[in-house]
This record gives sequence, C-alpha cells and structure tokens, in this order.
Amino acid sequence: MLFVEYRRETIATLLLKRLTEQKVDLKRQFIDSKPLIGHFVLDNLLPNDLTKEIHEKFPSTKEVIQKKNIRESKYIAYQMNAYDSLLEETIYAFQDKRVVNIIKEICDLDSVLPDENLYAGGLSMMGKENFLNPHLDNSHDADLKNWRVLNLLFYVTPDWKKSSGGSLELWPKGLKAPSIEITSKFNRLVVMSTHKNSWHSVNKVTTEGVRCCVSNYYFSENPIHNSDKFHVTTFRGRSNQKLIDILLRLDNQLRKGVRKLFKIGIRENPHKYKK
Ligand SMILES: O=C(O)CCC(=O)C(=O)O
Ligand SMILES: [Fe+2]
Repeated sequence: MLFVEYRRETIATLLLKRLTEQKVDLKRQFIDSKPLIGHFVLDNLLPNDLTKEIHEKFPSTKEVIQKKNIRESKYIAYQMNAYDSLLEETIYAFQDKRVVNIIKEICDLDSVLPDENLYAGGLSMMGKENFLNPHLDNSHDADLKNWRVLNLLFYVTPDWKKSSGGSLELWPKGLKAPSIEITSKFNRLVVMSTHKNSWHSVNKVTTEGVRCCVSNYYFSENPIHNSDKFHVTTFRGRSNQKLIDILLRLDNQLRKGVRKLFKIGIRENPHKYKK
C-alpha cells in the first residue's frame, strides 16, 4: 500500500517537474488559444521508459468496455483495480494537489477539482476504424453540481504518427471551418478547456495499432465562460455526414429531454470507478 502511494507521488513529482520547466510556454499557448478553445500541447511529458511501461500495462481491447454507435467507436476502462496498478497510479498522479494546482495556474482558472470517481475519465483505447464524432462534452458532473472545465489527455502509444489517424481535432471556429489537428503522439499531453463552443473529435484510426490514452477531467464551481449553460454531451455529423448529422441531432434532443425530465438521469451513471 505504501509502495503504491509512493508510486503515485513519484509520477506526480515527474509531471510537476515537466510542467514547471515548460510553464511559461504552456501559459502562452493557453492564453493565445483561450478566446476560442483554450488548449496546450506538452511533449515528452514523462521519462520515455516510464511512458513505455504505462503503455505496456494497458489491457487488451478484450478486457475493457466497447462503445460502438453512430456517435463514437472506442474502448474505455474506469474500474481501475481490475488492471495493472501502474495505470491507476498514473491516472491519480494527475489528481495530485501539486499537479492540479500548476495546471490551474497555467490555465488561469480560479478553482479546479479533479474527478476522483473518474466520472468521465480513465483509459481510452481506439483501434483501426474507431472514431469519435465532433461533440461538446457534458457541461456538468453527475450531481449537476460542478462544471466540467478541462480535459487532460495523455497519449502513450509508441510510434504513433499523423498518418496513423486518431488525431484529436479541435474546431475553434465551428464545424464548417477548418480544424486544428493534433497528432496523438507518444508521451504527449493535451489539455483543452471544455465549454459551450469547445467542439472536438477524433478522426478515424487508420493503422492496425491501438491508440491508448490516459484521460482525466477537471471540474470547477465556475464555468469557463459566464454565459455557459447546462448541456448534455452533444454530438454532430461531419460536413460530409448529412444523414448521421440528422440522427445525431435527434439523439441529442432525446437525451436532453430525458435529462430534463429526470434531472439526475434515470439511473446512476454507470461510468464511475467503484472502489
Ligand atoms: O481521445 C481523445 O483524444 C479525446 C477524447 C474526448 O473527446 C474526451 O475525452 O472528451
Ligand atoms: Fe470529449
């Protein structure tokens, strides 16, 4: 137990070191992008050997949950005691007070709260043909108390290239304008703010490999913009997916209606780490 706790702290210390080294540049990246979708990209996040080990400990796609519908096609895992403990330690290293604090400073937010229950976080894996259509993340936590404000996405698959597909796409000027494409490169951290205009997606994976990502979400008592309003996760089709776009808009309306009717949803959100 002590060893496990030490491990988490050690990883957090390494994260802190790298974020501190690059703090000025990261702040600049975030401030420059803030009027649209605030984000920063940090390469070589952890020592290469450690990131390789994290990747090696990822479960196979057969040991995790598959999500496959018109919105998205991917694999997720959040019951972290079912997998190698290094994965749990890595996820929670991003929730260490020191790490949360420096990210808060870089992104110039007044309060941020990590998501201990992994309400939306955990591991995500995407194999060939998997994708995530353009969407806005849900605005709130499960209790509708705090706002979801930052996504922290740590990509760990060695040798992942732009040509492998599976790039994160940000759509700062909406889905009709060009996107910013961010390759899911090995040992890269992307932090992006989430609000009512932060449209993002993941394009299709084109390689045989699996794109592995360690995800964390931070919440806050305050939204990114004062004008932000409650919304459910909202998906859209790409400009060449006219029919899918109609279906997704309908699907958004249905989920929104259900949410309104039952406030907290009909059942407890199943995406939660039960310790
Ligand atoms: O896997 C990614 O790069 C993005 C995932 C995503 O959209 C999210 O976690 O909200
Ligand atoms: Fe998202």
